[in-house]
Order: sequence, then structure tokens, then C-alpha cells
Amino acid sequence: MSSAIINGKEIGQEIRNAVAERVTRLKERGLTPGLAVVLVGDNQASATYVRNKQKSCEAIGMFSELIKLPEETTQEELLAQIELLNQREDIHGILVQLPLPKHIDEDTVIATIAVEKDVDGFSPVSVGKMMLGQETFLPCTPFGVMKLLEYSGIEIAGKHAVIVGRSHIVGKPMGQLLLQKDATVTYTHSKTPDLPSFTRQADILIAAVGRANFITKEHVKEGAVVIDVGINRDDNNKLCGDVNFAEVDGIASHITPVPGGVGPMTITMLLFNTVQAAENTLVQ
Ligand SMILES: Nc1nc2c(c(=O)[nH]1)N[C@@H](CN(C=O)c1ccc(C(=O)N[C@@H](CCC(=O)O)C(=O)O)cc1)CN2
Repeated sequence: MSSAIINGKEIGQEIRNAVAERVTRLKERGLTPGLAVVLVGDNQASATYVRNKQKSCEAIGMFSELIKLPEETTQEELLAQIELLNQREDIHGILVQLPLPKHIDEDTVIATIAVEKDVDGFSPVSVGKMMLGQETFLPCTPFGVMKLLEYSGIEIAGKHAVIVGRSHIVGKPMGQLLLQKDATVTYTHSKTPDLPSFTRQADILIAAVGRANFITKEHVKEGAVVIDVGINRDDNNKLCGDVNFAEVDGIASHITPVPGGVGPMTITMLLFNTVQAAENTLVQ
């Protein structure tokens, strides 16, 4: 029997509808949520993601502004742009599309975004608050995965979650969010010996390695929930995840496809966080 598909497009749309209603209510009060998207350089994938983010904002009545800067922009010029956006009252959320060109230090740039506008949830203050379980903006991809699990009725408490990958924007926060819902969490990574011996223990397996079709049937326990965060191109340049879907289908109880699984949730949760940022300005 095939695994149940966790459909990120459908779940994402349901959440976007609810976010759109919140936008309408804010506009009735004279406030249009505004997102500034900063894109530096000519990375084609980044340009596509940024376009999709702007389209998604427009679709629910939010304002978005693209700040497109050339590849040779200096770090100081970029920081100056962010300082300007920090001051603007019509901008409630700021995101700097990653990756940045090599000559710019991502950590310094992200730390410059005002925490109340850090809708990507990447700044050190946001990350610290998340670690402490305090209210803050959660990073969009792990936040989206938590929503996929919630909307699919998947129990987390008491389950063993194994994370493959330890990036700042997915792997690390993913484990924290699952821990806060009382999962037992194991982090694995490129230096983990005998990876399948860990992943086969997972009730919930999160693949965030960035390697096409890396997770195969030998990594997955019968009945596990498999969440594929990867976005890769295979040898035929076809979009694929970190999980070999064809092999794992039928072993997992639930699985996310690529495309159409975690990806659409990343932008959905960005919209969610930006509307929250706008609402926060009303209650201060
Ligand atoms: N500042 C940020 N930079 C980056 C982030 C981020 O969250 N904030 N994440 C990724 C890229 N990303 C958003 O920026 C992103 C990646 C993928 C998708 C998505 O919807 N994927 C689709 C397939 C799209 C396709 O056809 O190529 C899917 O999986 O169904 C959305 C957003 C790195 N940078």
C-alpha cells in the first residue's frame, strides 16, 4: 500500500486563506501589512523564490517591495539598506534572500534586521527566544513542517524524531520545535557513522541534507512519518527532494512529496509571520 501523502499545497492554501482574512481585518483598520524582500546578485533560484514570495503577498492583499541590489553591492551598502527598512513604518517584515554573495557576511546582515521585523526568524535574538520557548518569529521552513504535522493529525509527543542535517535555517531549529512538542530528538549529520542505524529508529524522520534522493529504503522504519525538506535537481535536472520517494513510498506511513510538500509551506509561514508582525504594531 502507498504511503499517505502530506499535501503542502493544500494545507498551505488553507493557512493562506486564514492569513488573508487577517489581512482584510487589518486593512479595515487602515493598516496594510508590508514585506520588504532584499535580493542581492543574480542567483536564478533566489530570483524565482523572491518572485513567488511577492506574488503570494499580492494574492492575499499584502504590500511587498523588492530591493534588488547588484552582485557587487558591498556589505556596508547592504547594511545601510536594512537600516532604512528598519525605520520604515509601512514595512512590517524584512527578509534578505539567502544565499548572499560570498563577500558578504550573512550573520552580520541578518543580525542587523530589527527583531520585530525579522519574519524569517533567523536573527540571533529570534533564535535565542525560540530556544527558550519564548514568543518570537519562527523560521518559516521548520514552522511549516510543524504545521504539516499538526494538520495531518500526527502525534509528536513521545515520538522519536531523527533530523538528518544541522543547518541554522532548517535542521537545528527543526529539532528544537519538535523537542518543544515533547519529541525525543536525535540530530545526525555528515559525520554521523552508520547513519541508517539512527534513521531506522525514527518515528518522524526529517531529511534536510541537500542531496538528491539521499534517503533510501534502508534508512526508513516501517510506518515512519517522512518529511522531505530537500530541494535538489537530479541527473535529468528534474526537481527532487532528499528522499528517494519511489523507494520509501509504501514503507513510510506518511510522506511529503517534492515539489508540493514542505516548499509551499515556507512561503505560507512567511506570510503568516508578516501579518503577525503588522498586528504586533497595533497592540504595542
Ligand atoms: N531568506 C531566506 N532565504 C532562503 C529561505 C528562506 O526561508 N528565507 N529558504 C530557501 C528558499 N526558499 C525560500 O526562500 C524556498 C524554497 C522552495 C520553495 C518552494 O515552494 N518549492 C516548491 C518547488 C519550487 C520549484 O518549482 O522550484 C516545492 O517544493 O513545491 C519556496 C521557498 C533558501 N533561501
